[in-house]
Amino acid sequence: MFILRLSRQTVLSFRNLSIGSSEVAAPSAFANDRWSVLVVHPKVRWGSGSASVLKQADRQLEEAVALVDNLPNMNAVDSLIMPVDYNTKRKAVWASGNLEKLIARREAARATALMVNVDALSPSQQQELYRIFEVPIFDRYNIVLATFKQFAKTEEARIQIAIAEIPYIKHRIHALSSKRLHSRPDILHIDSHYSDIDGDLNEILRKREQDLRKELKDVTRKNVGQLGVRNSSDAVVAVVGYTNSGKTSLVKKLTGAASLTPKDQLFATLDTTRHLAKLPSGRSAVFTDTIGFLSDLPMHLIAAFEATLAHVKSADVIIHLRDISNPDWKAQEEDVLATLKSIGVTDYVLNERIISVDNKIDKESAFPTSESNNSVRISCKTGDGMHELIDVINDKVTMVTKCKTIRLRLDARSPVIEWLYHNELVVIEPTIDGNYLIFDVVMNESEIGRFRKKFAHLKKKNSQSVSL
Ligand SMILES: Nc1nc2c(ncn2[C@@H]2O[C@H](COP(=O)(O)OP(=O)(O)OP(=O)(O)O)[C@@H](O)[C@H]2O)c(=O)[nH]1
Ligand SMILES: [Mg+2]
Repeated sequence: MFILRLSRQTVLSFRNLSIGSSEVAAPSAFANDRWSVLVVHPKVRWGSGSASVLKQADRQLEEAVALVDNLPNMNAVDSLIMPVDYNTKRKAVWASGNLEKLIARREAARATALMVNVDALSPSQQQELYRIFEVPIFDRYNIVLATFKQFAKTEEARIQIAIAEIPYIKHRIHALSSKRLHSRPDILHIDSHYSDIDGDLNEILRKREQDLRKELKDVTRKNVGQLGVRNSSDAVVAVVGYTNSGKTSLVKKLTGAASLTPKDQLFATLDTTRHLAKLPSGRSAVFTDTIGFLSDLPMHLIAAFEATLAHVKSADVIIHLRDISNPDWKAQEEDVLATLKSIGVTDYVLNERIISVDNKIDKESAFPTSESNNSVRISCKTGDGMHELIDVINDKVTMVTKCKTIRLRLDARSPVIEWLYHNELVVIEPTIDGNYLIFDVVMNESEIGRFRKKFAHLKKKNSQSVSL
């Protein structure tokens, strides 16, 4: 069982707390087992059983199947929507009649595992469903965590995944050790060796989390030094959106980054990458491509990606990309905004610094303009709307970074000229006016401040020009 093996590795590493992060969550650890999965979406007949009640059940089922098929060692052999009365919290999720139908369906499909499409099953639900179906039971948390483990490439992402797993292990170990549950650890996807460990497990897990957080801090610090960001005064434009909305495609289109490969796959991107582009104003901006969001996930899973998402909080501008061809774009938008809030993006930023962009307008299923007002409509595939988007980004960046165009009338020997070139502020070559050169430069607040301080002695002709 793949989660079991990974957890064993994690738990074994508890004995040696100095274990390196490279040993955490190695993706190959679960590559050997293959699962034929019956995917079931419990549709709540009435009341709110799901965080995203807006979503259509068939779309939710489709997404769950895609999540399962995304994993190389899993194959969704059958899928169905099975209604539940009022919520998904009852011990076996469904009442007996529906359970019988599900057992028959599992047998007919020869499924070797069941995926219940809820954010997280409780330990007692997982145990009860195992007792009934006699196959491993997965929830969205299990599948997404396995996906993260499979596709994470960098140390930063791997450490964050290891941190994300700790509350899950803690919760389950607690349920087992408090004897509330007479279950086998492997049924709950935690390692059966946990009981071999001497000492207070909570304490060991706490220490482990502390060590991982420290490691993460070091790795993050090291990465910040290697970002390839040209200049700290470059504006940061974070591209966020639901998984598979086209974030990587957009960053590639805007920056021409050859290293980016868009994929028709959920969570293709797990690590943040940064790419530089020049805006029409001549200012450079760093576009960041980052992990996509997904609905109905235990919050700590995304929260664990805090280091990866930290740049979003401090970004000058956020592009919220929506896949407008997806019938659930509205619900996905709400999920993304809720996640942004939960990682600490303020209402001010959400109101003032966000650009809503509708992608995939080339697709037949794209919703018309009237349904998604106040947004820029584009297609990363055909390039439609890209010029308009670049202008909108340009204006927003100029506004947020308080950039101003300043006309400078300078003698050819003026020391200002060297300073302008040194700071890469000359985008358009100067024009000549008699003995003077006329520069139109765009400077942000801090550059204007530095300029004023350095050249305070220059004779000022008027507020927007100096001459020497
Ligand atoms: N038809 C069409 N397909 C698009 C468009 N933009 C992106 N795609 C496709 O959508 C899929 C996902 O694109 P990505 O750019 O990888 O999406 P993402 O948001 O980075 O996805 P994750 O990193 O997995 O969250 C790929 O198959 C793209 O080729 C578009 O405008 N039109
Ligand atoms: Mg991506």
